[in-house]
Amino acid sequence: MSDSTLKPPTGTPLKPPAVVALAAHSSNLQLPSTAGLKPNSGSATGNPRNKCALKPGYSLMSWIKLCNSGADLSGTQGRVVPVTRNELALHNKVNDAWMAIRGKVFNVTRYIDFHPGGVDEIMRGAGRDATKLFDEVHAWVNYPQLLGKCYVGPLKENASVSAYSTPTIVDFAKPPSKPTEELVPRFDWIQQRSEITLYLYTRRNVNPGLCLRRINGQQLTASVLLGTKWHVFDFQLSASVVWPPKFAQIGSESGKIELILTKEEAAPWPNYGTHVLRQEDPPSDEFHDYDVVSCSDFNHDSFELCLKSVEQKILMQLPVGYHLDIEASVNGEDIQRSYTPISNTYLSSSSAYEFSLNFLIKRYDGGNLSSHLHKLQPGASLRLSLPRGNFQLSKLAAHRNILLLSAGSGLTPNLSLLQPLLKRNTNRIERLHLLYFNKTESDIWLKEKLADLHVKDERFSCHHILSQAVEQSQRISVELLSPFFKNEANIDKFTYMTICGPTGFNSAAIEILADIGVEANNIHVFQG
Ligand code: HEM
Repeated sequence: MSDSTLKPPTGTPLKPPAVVALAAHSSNLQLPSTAGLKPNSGSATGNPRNKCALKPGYSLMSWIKLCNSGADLSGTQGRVVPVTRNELALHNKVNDAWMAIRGKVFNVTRYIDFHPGGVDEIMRGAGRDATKLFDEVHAWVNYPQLLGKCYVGPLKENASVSAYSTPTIVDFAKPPSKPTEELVPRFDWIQQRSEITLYLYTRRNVNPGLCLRRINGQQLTASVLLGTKWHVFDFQLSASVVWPPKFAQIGSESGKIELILTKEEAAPWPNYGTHVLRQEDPPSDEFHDYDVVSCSDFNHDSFELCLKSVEQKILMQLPVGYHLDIEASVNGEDIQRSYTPISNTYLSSSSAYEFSLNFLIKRYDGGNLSSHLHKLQPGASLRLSLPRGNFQLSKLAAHRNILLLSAGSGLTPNLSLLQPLLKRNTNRIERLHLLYFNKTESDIWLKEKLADLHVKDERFSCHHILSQAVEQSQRISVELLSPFFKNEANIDKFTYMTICGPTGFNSAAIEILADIGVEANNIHVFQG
């Protein structure tokens, strides 16, 4: 599912973290006072969140107003001024505070009173390069947006750096400090009268997966998939909540998981309840029962299939670029095939249930499973595995020009990358180009939706290549791909490739890329 959203809240726009932070200070929010009742909290202070009450008039809205007021928040009257480390160190006071994050220096003096984490906390980063500290506390916070008007200039590492050069952003490209397997998600929570929000923090770009299971009104498990390890939070809540959750989202870039549950009775709880955290390697043959919500033709040989977990017991959110296996009994034999779910925004049928898993499936002649699935009626049952895959989103963090190669139904894994990559705030994508290979025009999936996406965001583009076109048939070849790897004036070449298609297509693509000189390390091949 794109955008890692299980269910966007109806009516209200998605709250960015900063707005969530703001909610902490709204009048009807209840914060528990008993730190001891909160085992496993990641907060050093024992508060559920290390947030401070902001002075009246210092809300996020007021900050946005101030930013739009034309006030000189950077103190440079709009000029971009390169800053040396020595100069940065001089601005370390509450009434004159500068801070460098990822090679960019911001004047945060006016922001200090608006900082949801309080004055003392933000001052820890004043007068220095605060990148590491900032990321340790809240890597998900969109500082380029919040501090856009506070930008002073690039941090000059040494005298040889040209004063106006773009700062090189390197730290997010480094391999993670700890392997994903060693990472343990951190838990936090916050409540309002009618809702409780559970947060599970992983780390930026680790690309977690999520599986929620309802046991009863007060008991649920939230399993977080990191690499191949599941971290299972068994929650016993203070009181009952409504199922399904109001909202569940994974920030694929921030690694922050947010789960909003509606309380059955709107009242403050003394605390969230308790939880136990355990780690699991679930058996690879673990399957869950799903019902068909709808099954309808998509084009001459493909169909859309929407599934939901029986009684909605399980809500699954796959890591970006992962797939799962669908299993069904065909003529008394259990058959499995891998498919990557797609976001319901790509579906033509409107029957997709908010928490459904949606698939676009090509019907192959003699393909037992696809022919069987195609005939299923709403209410029919089948089984789904847990998410599987080895795609590492972090490998793409350093790349701004990414080429996606898809053939036929191999579109779906690449499709799942589009929104997370285009929404990436750090090291923003410059070009995301899809080369989509099919036999004929009528085989192309989602031609209009892909064209619409280009209209909405020009950084994305798609080119169709047909092997049996009426005019100009083409196949994957060195001639076709090599222009993408040449530097042109003002345009950087593509530096990372993802490939998904039938085995023959994948092997041909890998061979051609090797001939062109693309390093294997910069290629990911999706294999189902
Ligand atoms: C580098 C020094 C900084 C430190 C040590 C720091 C510390 C903190 C802490 C402890 C919190 C409360 C976290 C919690 O919810 O438990 C917080 C929240 C927050 N800080 Fe900072 N901060 C720093 C810099 C900044 C800067 C420069 C910005 C502006 C872009 C910022 C924006 C925010 C926002 C928006 C929140 C609320 C986040 C949320 O609710 O998810 N912080 N900060």
